[in-house]
Amino acid sequence: MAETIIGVMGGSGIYEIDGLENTRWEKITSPFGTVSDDILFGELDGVQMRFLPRHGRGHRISPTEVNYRANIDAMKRTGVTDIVSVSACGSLKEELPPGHFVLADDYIDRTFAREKSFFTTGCVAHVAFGEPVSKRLVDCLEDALKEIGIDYTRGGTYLAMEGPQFSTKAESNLYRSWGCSVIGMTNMPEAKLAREAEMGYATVAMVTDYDCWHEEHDDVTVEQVIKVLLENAEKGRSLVKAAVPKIAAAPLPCPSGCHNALEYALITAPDARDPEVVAKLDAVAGRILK
Ligand SMILES: CSC[C@H]1O[C@H](OP(=O)(O)O)[C@H](O)[C@@H]1O
Ligand SMILES: Nc1ncnc2[nH]cnc12
Repeated sequence: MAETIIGVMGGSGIYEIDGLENTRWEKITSPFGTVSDDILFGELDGVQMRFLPRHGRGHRISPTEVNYRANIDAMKRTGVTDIVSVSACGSLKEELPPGHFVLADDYIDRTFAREKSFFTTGCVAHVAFGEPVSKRLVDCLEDALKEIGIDYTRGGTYLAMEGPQFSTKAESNLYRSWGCSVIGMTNMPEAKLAREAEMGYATVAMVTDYDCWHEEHDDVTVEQVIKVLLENAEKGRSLVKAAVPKIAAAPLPCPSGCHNALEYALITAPDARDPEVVAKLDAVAGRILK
């Protein structure tokens, strides 16, 4: 496998990464449409890094309108092998207070207005997704969290909702009854698309609020999310800095099957494939479509 290149997908309140060296913002074009922003190239302790603010700098793009396919395809085109998503989330459990970090290990996808696959009619594939988060990335992120002393929980389900409105109380309580830990609007279909593109993916959920279910806390507002995020910005930055050398040194391939997800996934017979659909997959599936 090629060298590890780490992509950070920055969520709400995270529109750049500091400490990167040899930086440049570069426009990447994707056959899947408009990428949220230019991608920041750089190095951290000699490790190649890429950074993409998923809502664009200035938070221009709503979670429903982010072009997740273009973003993941663009990251792949820049050589990214593994993506760390740093996201603001609501808490669905008493024991996960604002300021706490959660390393999610599963997702429930309740989004419904987004393109969710690179593989469409003309080139169909079904990747395995029973272990949706990269264990290799989470091991490194957990080591880094311990090293720098951030309160965190390993494991928990991230409920992805469509938004952009926050949940109703009935929805919030429904997701709690399903045992979900955190709620956000973006990590699906991002995680699905990263798996299709054979990249590792992990979610660092930074808890910013108790959504709207908690009787002793006010319902979530953007003001509250941003206030907690600003208070946590330093923690997020330290985490990335501490995790990067660990990820670069971690053995490959990822045991969760991220880096060879397409090996047995393509089902469309070679002579039934649509050349136009296949052409767009040059980055995502170039390894197996060569
Ligand atoms: C600003 S509150 C709602 C917004 O925040 C989260 O964004 P991200 O996942 O990109 O950090 C949430 O998913 C919503 O998009
Ligand atoms: N309560 C919440 N619901 C959905 N997305 C969020 N992002 C931050 N807090 C959130």
